[in-house]
Amino acid sequence: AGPTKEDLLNDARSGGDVLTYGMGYQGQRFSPLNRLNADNVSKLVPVWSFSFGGEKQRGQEAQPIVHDGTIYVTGSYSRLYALDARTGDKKWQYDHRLPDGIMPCCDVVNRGAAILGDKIYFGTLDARLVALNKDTGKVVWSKKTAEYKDGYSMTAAPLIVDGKIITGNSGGEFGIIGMVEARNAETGELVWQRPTIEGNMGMLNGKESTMTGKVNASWPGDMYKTGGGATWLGGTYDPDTNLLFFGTGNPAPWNSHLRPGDNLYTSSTLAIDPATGEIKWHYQTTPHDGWDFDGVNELVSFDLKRDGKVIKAGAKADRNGFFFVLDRTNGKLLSATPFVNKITWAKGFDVETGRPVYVDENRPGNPTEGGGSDGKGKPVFAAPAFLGAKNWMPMAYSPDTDLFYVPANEWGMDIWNEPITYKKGAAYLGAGFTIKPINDDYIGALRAIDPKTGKIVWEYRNRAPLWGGVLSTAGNLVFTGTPEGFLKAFDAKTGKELWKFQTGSGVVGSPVTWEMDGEQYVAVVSGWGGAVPLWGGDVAKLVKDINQGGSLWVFKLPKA
Ligand SMILES: O=C(O)c1cc(C(=O)O)c2c(n1)C(=O)C(=O)c1cc(C(=O)O)[nH]c1-2
Ligand SMILES: [Ca+2]
Repeated sequence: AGPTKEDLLNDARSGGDVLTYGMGYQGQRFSPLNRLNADNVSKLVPVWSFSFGGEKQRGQEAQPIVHDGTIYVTGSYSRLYALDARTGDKKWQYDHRLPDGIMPCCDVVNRGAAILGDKIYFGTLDARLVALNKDTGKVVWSKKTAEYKDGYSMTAAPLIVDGKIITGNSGGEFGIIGMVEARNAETGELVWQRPTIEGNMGMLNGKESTMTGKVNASWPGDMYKTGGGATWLGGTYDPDTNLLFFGTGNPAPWNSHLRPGDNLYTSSTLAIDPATGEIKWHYQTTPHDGWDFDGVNELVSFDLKRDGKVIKAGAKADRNGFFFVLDRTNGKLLSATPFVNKITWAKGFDVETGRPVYVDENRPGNPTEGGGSDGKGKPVFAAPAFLGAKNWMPMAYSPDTDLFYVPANEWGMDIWNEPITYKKGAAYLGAGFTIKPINDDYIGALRAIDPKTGKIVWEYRNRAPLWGGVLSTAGNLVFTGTPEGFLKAFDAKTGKELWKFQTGSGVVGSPVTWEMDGEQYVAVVSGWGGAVPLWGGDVAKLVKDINQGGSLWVFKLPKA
């Protein structure tokens, strides 16, 4: 027997396993364990390491799942490994057979698996959702969720709530339609579909969707038919409000002059009823996005203690450079504060209306008005860069320190618009860009943010951009990885670096911790890749010498 629905609900509090992406439904990535702590972490040593093998291994963004002495971890190229957590011995390996024409925009990546009962699940780069028997690795069911030839893929870890497996999709750079889907976890049968683009609420890809909804009030003409808004990072769940929170990606194409309007529900957070797929509220972080600021970043539920009250809040460190705190019962904006030093596109947010105060002249120009070379629009320097003040890599929250730990990057870009028309299965951007560092000495910055004030309490600066997830623990520790190859531990209160270990390739995975046989373990995947080496412009040159690959590292304290 495997984990039950109740075990999943209890994941944030149970130290003996890691059953959900986010180390708990709310996505806090906080472990209650403190056997390993700020006083003894300097003695942490590796126990074993496991190679993912294969020539296509790179971009290891997975978070491991740990259950009953077994680690389930996904490899970038749609693979899933089951390993003995004590020894590293391989129990089984599933290699999904991928067709030649897969179309991930930003490297071959996979962020992790989901578990319930006797099955382990993951999404694949050809947009399938696969359920395997957790003990044998044999396929129980495998469902096509969308047509990979049209630009659809799947990179996020699935979320399982009340027996339904809930997934997002990828493909915003190819003019797909963003979607959240719920399936019966036992059989794989579709329960509901929630398109994210107004105008598609009744139909999807020519077929009747199970949803009805608004017409396209916020899109011109039929631009909504190829509007993007991919839910490519998956979602979190808050049992207190019984809401799913899914971020939605950039509108397609990037050239915003082709689609006047707010372009709902792109670059937003959606609160969704897990039973029906109904949107309960939405909050758009970048209305009429013209920079690929996307909006998929995770909403992490937490108790905001302010003015003697406890508010059911949610926080989102958005790619657009602002740290948002929302009332998670209704989506109302409580605060939006910058968490990077340079933001050019908006002066700030109006807390009453919830809308940004744009700096109009910093939006890249309309090609029909000229200003650039060869029919291009006027170029601008914009910050953050499109790879974001924070990209996919998840932050952590500690209820002990009441701080968020945000992996941020300081960079900008030259960006200009170009004419574009939609072609099925082709890139649909209508923009060109070059990313540039802003500072000479660092791009990455792990920042501890006080959600009451938005103030940065401490920061750790890193030469290369940070691209890995964060873990916080009751041992007053914060862990994250670096492209330079290190897994590092910091004092959660002060930011003092307490420990590091060189893993042999860049760390862009999300660390986890659990207890087994009375000892506390830490695990992280290593294997450089993701969007930075592909799209990083001048920054990609800085990191071009890092070797790729894929391996899982497991650590613990030596026996006393
Ligand atoms: O709009 C989309 O569908 C989509 C998907 C993905 C993805 O699935 O990895 C990324 C992005 N956009 C994106 O804009 C981006 O910067 C990005 C970085 C990464 C990565 O794994 O390093 N994926 C993605
Ligand atoms: Ca995107």
